[in-house]
Amino acid sequence: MATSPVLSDTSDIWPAPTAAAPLDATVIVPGSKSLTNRALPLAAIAAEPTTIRGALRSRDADLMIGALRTLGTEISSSDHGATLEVRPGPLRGDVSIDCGLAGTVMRFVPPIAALADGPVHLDGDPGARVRPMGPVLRALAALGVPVTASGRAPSATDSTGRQDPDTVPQYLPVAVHGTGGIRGSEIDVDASTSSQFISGLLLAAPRFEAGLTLHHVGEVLPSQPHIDMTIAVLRERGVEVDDVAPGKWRVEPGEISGGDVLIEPDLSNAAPFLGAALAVGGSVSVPFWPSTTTQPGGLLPEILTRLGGTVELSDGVLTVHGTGSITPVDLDLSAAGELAPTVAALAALAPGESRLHGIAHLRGHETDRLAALVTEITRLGGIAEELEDGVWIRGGDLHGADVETYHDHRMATFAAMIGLAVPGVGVVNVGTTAKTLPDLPGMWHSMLGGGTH
Ligand SMILES: O=C(O)C1=C[C@@H](OP(=O)(O)O)[C@@H](O)[C@H](O)C1
Ligand SMILES: C=C(OP(=O)(O)O)C(=O)O
Repeated sequence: MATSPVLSDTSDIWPAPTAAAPLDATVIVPGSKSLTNRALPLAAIAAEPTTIRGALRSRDADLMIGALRTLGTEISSSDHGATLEVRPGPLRGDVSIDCGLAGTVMRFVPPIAALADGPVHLDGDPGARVRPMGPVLRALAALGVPVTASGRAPSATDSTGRQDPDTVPQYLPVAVHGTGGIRGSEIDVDASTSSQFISGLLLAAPRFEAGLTLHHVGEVLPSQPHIDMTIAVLRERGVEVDDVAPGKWRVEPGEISGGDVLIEPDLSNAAPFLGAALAVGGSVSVPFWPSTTTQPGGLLPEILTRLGGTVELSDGVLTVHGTGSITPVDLDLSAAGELAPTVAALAALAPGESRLHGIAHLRGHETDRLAALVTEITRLGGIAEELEDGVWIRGGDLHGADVETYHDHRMATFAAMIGLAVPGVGVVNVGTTAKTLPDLPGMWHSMLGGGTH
């Protein structure tokens, strides 16, 4: 859906600090959004209580907690919010859920809500109302759970009792009309615009009476690591998942176990800090780096090396060294679209041409990120063009400007990174970073002051 971007209040500008010297910092990064927002819904439909440690507490995580509480899950927190005790309860309908701008809430909660007895209304920020939802909603309708535009009652069904797919809404706000259970079956889903459609359905599938067989039918499938993450967390909770055939998954019905879950640090949120070492030189370290991970940030050592950094992992601490000189890149980021704004900031600072591709689906992120990157790089004095599936950037020679962030946390960190090397960069609505990081400005200043935040 081509729409105008949702703009911010331009009177709210954070002057991005410029680095006066090479960096020498250690940054402790809060828990992973993607792992926290998978652990929570799985715990809500588990057979027993779960304790989640190291959880992220940010807007997206709090929206997930709010959604699950509304559906009847008891969630208490301690340790400044980082430890969550989740007690599953019967899923109740006749409720309304705020998804904010969180893709994980918009796409993971409807399949859980479909297990409730009664309609669940879902809506979100203005920017959420243009993010693609059709594939996951059509899948629910095909599974026998009608989905309507909010405020409408379910109507015509076909001879099999299923809703006509053409009547299923494509965007929020919607109502999911569960009747207390799903039989489950075999369905096709086009996940070319977001892997989250697959993840959301797989997460709820152990609770479908017959489980679920899912085929991806689109031409491209972005964010494979996030699908692998979904399979990994399901298996960790005792669910049987078959992912042997590419683009096809089978989840067996069964109980989801509870117990203890430890969340890894958010490696995508580590990216702007690690990238800062390349932007201005020096070193940045992130402790508690997992030795193996399904997070797309696991690709950062390779990506930052391609961009001219030196990366070492020692005793669980990842350190990136930079010289302040960045190498332009040609990168397929289809597996790690989340990292694209960080890589684009470095490409905009690199003298020469870079091409980031495999990321057409970024048009459906918090904002149309391809358009946003081109507009903001141009505003900063660089040259950028939108490609069919990415962006082309000729970097170097930027000047200061107030950067619009379109309610997109990663556009805000993109601007902050440029500001490290280019004086006079203002970040409009830096508060939008609270989507996944509670205190980006504090962490950023602390990185520049050296030491540990
Ligand atoms: O499953 C997840 O936790 C995510 C999947 C990806 O979505 P897309 O496949 O829509 O890019 C990623 O960009 C998003 O930030 C988080
Ligand atoms: C695309 C992102 O988020 P969401 O989970 O809202 O899709 C992101 O964090 O880069």
